Amino acid sequence: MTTARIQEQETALGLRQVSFGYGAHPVLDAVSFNVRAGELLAIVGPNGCGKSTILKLMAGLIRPSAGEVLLDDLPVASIPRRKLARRLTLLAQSNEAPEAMLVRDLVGLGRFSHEGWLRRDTPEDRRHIDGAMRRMDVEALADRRVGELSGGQLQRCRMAMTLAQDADILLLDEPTNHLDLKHQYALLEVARTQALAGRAVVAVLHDLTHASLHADRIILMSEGRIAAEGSPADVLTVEMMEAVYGIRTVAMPFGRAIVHLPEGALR
Ligand SMILES: Nc1ncnc2c1ncn2[C@@H]1O[C@H](COP(=O)(O)OP(=O)(O)OP(=O)(O)O)[C@@H](O)[C@H]1O
Repeated sequence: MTTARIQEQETALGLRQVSFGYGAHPVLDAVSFNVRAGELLAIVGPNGCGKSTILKLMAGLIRPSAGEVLLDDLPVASIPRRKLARRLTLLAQSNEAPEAMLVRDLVGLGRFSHEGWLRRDTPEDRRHIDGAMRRMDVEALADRRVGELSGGQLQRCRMAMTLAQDADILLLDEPTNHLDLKHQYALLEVARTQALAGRAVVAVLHDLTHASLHADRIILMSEGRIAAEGSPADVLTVEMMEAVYGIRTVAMPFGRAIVHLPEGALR
């Protein structure tokens, strides 16, 4: 995939008035937004406000009970899985990889949508797999088994699998989970680079400092609705922290970063 190709397509994945509930339990209420090629959009908000549910809807894994999730004007859930996998990839929170699988094979799963039934590992596949492993610093783990990895090592391998897919749109659910400081920033830099290369990146993040540093735009969710949307400076205000998280904070800007500390933490 080239940047030119993405920009020509002006990738647009969007929710239009989407509502969703698990059984009788309503989770999302008339949520609308778009993500565009070339931007990193962060979705933040308290536990249980519906962030992961939004990513599952965007990935076509679940269908809205009202409204539509559209990829280039088509309902995403109606697009055949293999075709959809060339357009978007989801790094989910949970890991379903078999414990006995080798890391290299796990990363290679990202190439599934590009393979015909009767071929494996073309030079193009190998280029993407090797590049993804290099970017996530997991080359040395290639021959280890999934079940032998630490939480952070596994998360980096799963992100490598996501990158190997070479999709236009990356949906990342708490991608920095389990990662140490160095690898948190390295992963977010990779996500940023993906956006700069013309991909659309949506990341659910809990760390608001990360969101302020890396996101072009932030959606702040509260109880299944969008409470605020805009630039980090517009969204991550003291007033919003109190209204949405129920915590009074002091905000400290450091360059692009906005750090919120609980009021009283500096006493
Ligand atoms: N499979 C499911 N069946 C029933 N309820 C679910 C299911 N998955 C999530 N929920 C509920 O839907 C709501 C939203 O969940 P979701 O995982 O989208 O929240 P979230 O904002 O990603 O939370 P967190 O920050 O804790 O990861 C929660 O109340 C949760 O308990």
